[in-house]
Amino acid sequence: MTTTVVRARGLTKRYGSFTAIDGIDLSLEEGRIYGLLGRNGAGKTTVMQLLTGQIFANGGELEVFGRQPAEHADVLRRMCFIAEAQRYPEDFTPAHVFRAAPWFFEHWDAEFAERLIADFRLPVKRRIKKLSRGQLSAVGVIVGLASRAPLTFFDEPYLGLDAVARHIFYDRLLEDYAAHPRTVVLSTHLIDEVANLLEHVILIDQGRILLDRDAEEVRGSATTVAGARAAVEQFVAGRPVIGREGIGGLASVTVDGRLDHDERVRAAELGLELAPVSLQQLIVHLTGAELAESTEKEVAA
Ligand SMILES: Nc1ncnc2c1ncn2[C@@H]1O[C@H](COP(=O)(O)OP(=O)(O)OP(=O)(O)O)[C@@H](O)[C@H]1O
Repeated sequence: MTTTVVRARGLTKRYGSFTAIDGIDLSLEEGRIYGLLGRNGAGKTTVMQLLTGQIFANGGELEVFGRQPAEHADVLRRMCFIAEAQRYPEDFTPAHVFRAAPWFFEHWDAEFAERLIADFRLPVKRRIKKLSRGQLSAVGVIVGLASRAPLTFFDEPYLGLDAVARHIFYDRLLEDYAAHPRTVVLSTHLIDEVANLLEHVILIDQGRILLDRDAEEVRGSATTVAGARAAVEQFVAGRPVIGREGIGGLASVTVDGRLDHDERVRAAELGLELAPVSLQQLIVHLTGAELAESTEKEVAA
């Protein structure tokens, strides 16, 4: 049986007359990795700030581990929030941060932190204000991973991290999550990079939830058909198209909905390749219809 860690009903956050979060319902289960996705200004950070008790809602109900987060220290202790631009006390070094971490996180694993420090090649004795942008992000990522908090939020944690470091983060997260299951919420714009990590996708747009679904279901919800342009066009004719790409005589078109056995056989006969939709493509389609259409027109032109 799954345990619900976060339960929000009609959660609303307003800034003056602007509604940043517009009455959302949300449930997060124990032991899952969630992707919190959406365009700039969609409301991802605001949702995480609400769930971690950093800001107060104007309306709705919220329970985290069965209680209101802001009023219960024991609930706050079970959460870790790594912000995009995490701030640390002036003159702190990473070594100070890691030494202080066990005070805040009861499951802190110092050995794991040491391994991560080596993986990220982090100079732990250098003052934080002297660290490069990527090294600063590494400090947050290490805290987020080694905290082993039952509910961990990573809000765009990797500004400045290079591709190698980002893949170290994904690898270590998956490895450690398998050994120590917990609930992880990851907000990112690098959707294709994290797509295989996510078990559940929550897509937010203009303060509302557009999609809240198991990642496997999302992947199966649309298909990309690739091959010779004429054959692709023949195959997709009359189907709802989500996105188009292509160059010269080759085309790759994503169609909504599942293909049945006969349709798959027909695609094979036409020499076409079928692949599950990329999460990024689906999200661009759901949150940027105008962009998708203009891309479609450009490609078609
Ligand atoms: N303190 C504030 N006062 C006024 N408006 C705010 C405040 N904080 C956030 N907002 C607005 O609320 C909306 C949601 O912001 P939020 O930071 O949650 O977006 P986001 O999805 O995290 O975006 P990004 O991907 O760009 O980080 C934005 O339009 C933002 O301008």
